[in-house]
Amino acid sequence: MLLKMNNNTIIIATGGTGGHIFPAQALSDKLVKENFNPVLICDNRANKFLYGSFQSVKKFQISSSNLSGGIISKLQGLSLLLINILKVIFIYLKIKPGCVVGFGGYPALPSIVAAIILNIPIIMYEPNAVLGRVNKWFLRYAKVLALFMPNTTKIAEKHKKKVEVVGDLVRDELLKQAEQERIKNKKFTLLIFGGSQGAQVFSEVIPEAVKLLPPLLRKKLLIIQQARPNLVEQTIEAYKKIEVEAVIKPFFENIGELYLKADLVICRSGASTISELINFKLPAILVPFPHATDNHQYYNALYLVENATARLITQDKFKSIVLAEQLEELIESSIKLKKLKTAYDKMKTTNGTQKLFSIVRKHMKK
Ligand SMILES: CC(=O)N[C@H]1[C@@H](OP(=O)(O)OP(=O)(O)OC[C@H]2O[C@@H](n3ccc(=O)[nH]c3=O)[C@H](O)[C@@H]2O)O[C@H](CO)[C@@H](O)[C@@H]1O
Repeated sequence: MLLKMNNNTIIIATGGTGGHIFPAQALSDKLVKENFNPVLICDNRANKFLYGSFQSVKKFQISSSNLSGGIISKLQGLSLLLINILKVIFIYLKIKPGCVVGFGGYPALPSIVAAIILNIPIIMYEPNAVLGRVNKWFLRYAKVLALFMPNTTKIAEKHKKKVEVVGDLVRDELLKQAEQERIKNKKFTLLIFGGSQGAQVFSEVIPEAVKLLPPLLRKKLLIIQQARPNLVEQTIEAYKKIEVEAVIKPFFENIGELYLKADLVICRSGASTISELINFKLPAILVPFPHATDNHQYYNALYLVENATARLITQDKFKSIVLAEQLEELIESSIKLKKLKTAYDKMKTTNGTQKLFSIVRKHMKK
């Protein structure tokens, strides 16, 4: 079917975690600056992560359909998917977008299928080191597959000509903060977070590891830690008991400022986290989320580990005694810490947002 397009309107279709929303926001902010009209299609989990232009652009929220589980749940997922595709077709017929940019995740699926049906150009962005399922299934219909990491796997040979490595998509406000002077602190600042959703294992293991450090070292520490909402009180108590200064919250809205304060980060290895560590040149201990699809967080982590800017502890080995050893070594040896930091100098940061914007402009329906 051929629609007369409104070439200023660009659909941004994405999943609902911070890791999906934040790179999409980077593109949306750029589109607004360039007088384009981004329209967001996501699910309602995204509400917690809507900043910058996403607070004001037009949004359509669809309930996420999951095709996993038993036969009944698959059938329910499939009917919801069909309803969502029809909803999105209706939206496209109304607003006539010039292009659809998919950032992966199941909530992006109806937007991609509707674009195929209405013959609207599709651009895909893949932030992870392993191509995500939705991007993989529909890659044949995309004009371009834009990548963060150059060695992303699971891309079929026949589609490799569609690949353009654009690099990381980091929100503008964070990029500006990354240029600023570090915020000096007398204490060694350990920033801990587990992606946009938090990580239970961090509340279980890290206070125990800090307890194993020599008392003099513990006194030198300031911990800034994200904890799952149900674990905030317990985590505060755990640090109180060992008299370590700690700030614990379920989510930090000022992550850029915290990056400027941090000497060392302990975190998961979601794609946005990786891209931000590169821009802030922050030494890190990475603990990949072991249940991420195709273990992509492990491969994301390797991107830094192979560049010697971070250390990796897989979750099965993430025990207090192992972590305590690593912490003691990195806190006491400023040389080892500095080595991790300076290794970032070899890693190029790219203006991925500008590059993706140029791709969108080139391929949208005129
Ligand atoms: C569990 C899971 O499957 N997570 C996936 C999810 O990302 P998920 O949202 O878990 O993780 P990411 O690391 O990509 O993004 C986290 C974002 O949240 C921000 N932040 C975090 C904590 C906080 O207190 N404040 C704050 O602002 C970080 O700065 C970062 O921008 O999508 C990513 C992109 O496809 C994937 O790489 C991840 O594997």
